[in-house]
Amino acid sequence: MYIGLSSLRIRTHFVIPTLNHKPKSSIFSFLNSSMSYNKELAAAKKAASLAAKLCQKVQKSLLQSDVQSRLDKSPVTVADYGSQAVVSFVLEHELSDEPFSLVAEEDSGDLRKDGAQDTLERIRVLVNDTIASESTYSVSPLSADGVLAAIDNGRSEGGPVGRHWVLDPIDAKIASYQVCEGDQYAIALALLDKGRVVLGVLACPNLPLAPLAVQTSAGPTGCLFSAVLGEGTYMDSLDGSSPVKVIVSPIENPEEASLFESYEAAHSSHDLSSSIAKKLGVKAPPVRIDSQAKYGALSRGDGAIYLRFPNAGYREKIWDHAAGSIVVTEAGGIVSDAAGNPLNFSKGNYLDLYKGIIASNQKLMPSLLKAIQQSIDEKAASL
Ligand SMILES: Nc1ncnc2c1ncn2[C@@H]1O[C@H](COP(=O)(O)O)[C@@H](OP(=O)(O)O)[C@H]1O
Ligand SMILES: [Mg+2]
Repeated sequence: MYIGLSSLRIRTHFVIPTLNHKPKSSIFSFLNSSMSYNKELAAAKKAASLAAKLCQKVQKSLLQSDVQSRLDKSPVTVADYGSQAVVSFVLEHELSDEPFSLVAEEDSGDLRKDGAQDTLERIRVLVNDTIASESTYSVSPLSADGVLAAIDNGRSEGGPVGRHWVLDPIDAKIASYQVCEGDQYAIALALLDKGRVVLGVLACPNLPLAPLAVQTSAGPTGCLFSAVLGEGTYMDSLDGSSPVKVIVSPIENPEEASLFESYEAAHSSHDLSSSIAKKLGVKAPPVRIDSQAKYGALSRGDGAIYLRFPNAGYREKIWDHAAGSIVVTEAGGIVSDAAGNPLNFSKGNYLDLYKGIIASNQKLMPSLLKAIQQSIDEKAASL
């Protein structure tokens, strides 16, 4: 659900009134906490947008290439590394007066091996072209070592102390043949401060700007979701339109809900979510799309429920959920594990969870949790 621009104007042109007396502490601390991430938010949006530009360039060339080139998966790999290098470069450059710690999915190990020189050179050119396309940067092009170093900035362990950026340079993958239903990917960037996600940005190049339910195939795509703790969630177009505030679906009747789940059945049990949907009386078929674009779509009310139940033993990584979770919670939703426990991003690279990750609005959550536990119990009893 999109909200008019009036609230946005309040946000962007906000002026703190001259105060002759001490303000109520809750208001004052809110202003302090939200304003302290303005610089980081601008840097994160710039980083994710530029990385998305790099990914779109790779996707465009893949979709236009001959069949033989399409079978070659290396451009997709180039985009993953390139995206991470660009985000790392932009954050370090824009926030040069802050200590820099980045927890990210890729590392340069394979690129340093014999035979990887050509791939590294392609990444270097792609990264430099992308950085040069941003007119505010007048820096010398990165060397191959500079690119490797930018990628390896992402080796931080994160944790409960200090600030750490958390990056999935490409969540899911760029389509290499044609963009089909469900083919979504995201550049997902979040900031942890003392173990808590305080800011998140999700760039979703293939996600329609219009709600999924009304989108026609010809509609424009490319969404940039951003959220700061206490400030709400906004959606811009990746082409640079004005941001609009978004909120999660307000529906209270689960029968009217539609739910998001992974396109890949190997990533989340479609059987379990089908059992849950049946108990809730959900009528619509599940919407199956890749990546954290699901969180973005949920934050603007395209659907009302997100379900993710990986196989037992799979450990979820923080970069797969940090940005998406704040995008949803700042839009008024709840994100938790399958028992309703909040997600804890302060324990290094992994999340400790009961069964999986779920999200919905506040009204639907109690019946959702009940349906989940019943379905889990039934499944266990049938084994
Ligand atoms: N067996 C598995 N179970 C659950 N998630 C998995 C998985 N194997 C990979 N994934 C994760 O699922 C993410 C994609 O999410 P989704 O299913 O929502 O599209 C992948 O992100 P990457 O593509 O960044 O590695 C990966 O981290
Ligand atoms: Mg991922």
